Amino acid sequence: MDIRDLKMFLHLAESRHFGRSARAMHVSPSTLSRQIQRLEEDLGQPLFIRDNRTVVLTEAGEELRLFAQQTLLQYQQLRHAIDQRGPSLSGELHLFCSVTAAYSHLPPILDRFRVEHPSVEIKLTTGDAADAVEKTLSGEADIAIAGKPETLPAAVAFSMLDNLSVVMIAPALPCPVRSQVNQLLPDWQNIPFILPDQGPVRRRIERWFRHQRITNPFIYATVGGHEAMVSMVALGCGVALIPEVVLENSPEPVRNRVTILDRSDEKAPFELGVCAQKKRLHEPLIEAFWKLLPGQR
Ligand SMILES: CC(=O)[C@](C)(O)C(=O)O
Repeated sequence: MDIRDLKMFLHLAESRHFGRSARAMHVSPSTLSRQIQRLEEDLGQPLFIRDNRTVVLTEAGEELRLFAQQTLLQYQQLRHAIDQRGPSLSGELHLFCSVTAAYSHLPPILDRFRVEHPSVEIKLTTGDAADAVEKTLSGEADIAIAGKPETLPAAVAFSMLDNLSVVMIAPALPCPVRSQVNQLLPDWQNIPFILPDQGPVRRRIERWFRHQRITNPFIYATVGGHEAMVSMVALGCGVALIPEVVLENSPEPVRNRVTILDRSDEKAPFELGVCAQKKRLHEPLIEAFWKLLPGQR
């Protein structure tokens, strides 16, 4: 049984006249009659009592009439709702985020987007989280996941996803750095630090140095990407300030070699969010993505 069968049946149930309904539905009376017979076979009950002049609905016929009315109405409503949504979106959407964010925050957003816009091709690039805002400004990415910089460029829109805690990590296994930080009053001036080469976490560790009056920190290395900082701490190279989510999503063998020193101080949480150029927010693909963000619904 299909929608057209139901329409024919309903017309006949209302007109009670094979010839008239056949004409209205643009079929021959014999085709209409055959379709009705098929419905009757499907249901195992006669739907109409026919005599030469009149067509009368049976009880089963009355029930099918109600069903047909409701079903056709629902179908019309569905078509209307789909029409309202307009033509489906297609094309490419370029996303940028860190490996960590691709594990921790991107999946639920992307799942939602894919359900609503299955024809859009997602082009994902991963890299240093600190590059995220710049990637949207340069147009290399349409959308990026970023830690909110202290001053957000005026051209960038930012939709908050999460408040991340930032933690100081040190090697967990016995090593010189471990012994240094284990002292009652660690000599921070001489403990090697691994720093992000740029970005909001870099700003935070610099602020922490100032508060601790560490004027000339011992910088072991500056690296791009918070994930690489965790690996270096795990190898005993030094200590580092990182978003805790990066540690949580590091491979277990790495995580086991790292310990969190403390969570206090001015290592205030920082905001993780999605950014895009403000002037591009009305572009169909970007707008569709933006609308699905937790902060926008
Ligand atoms: C800023 C960001 O994307 C993360 C998840 O915090 C990170 O990778 O550091």
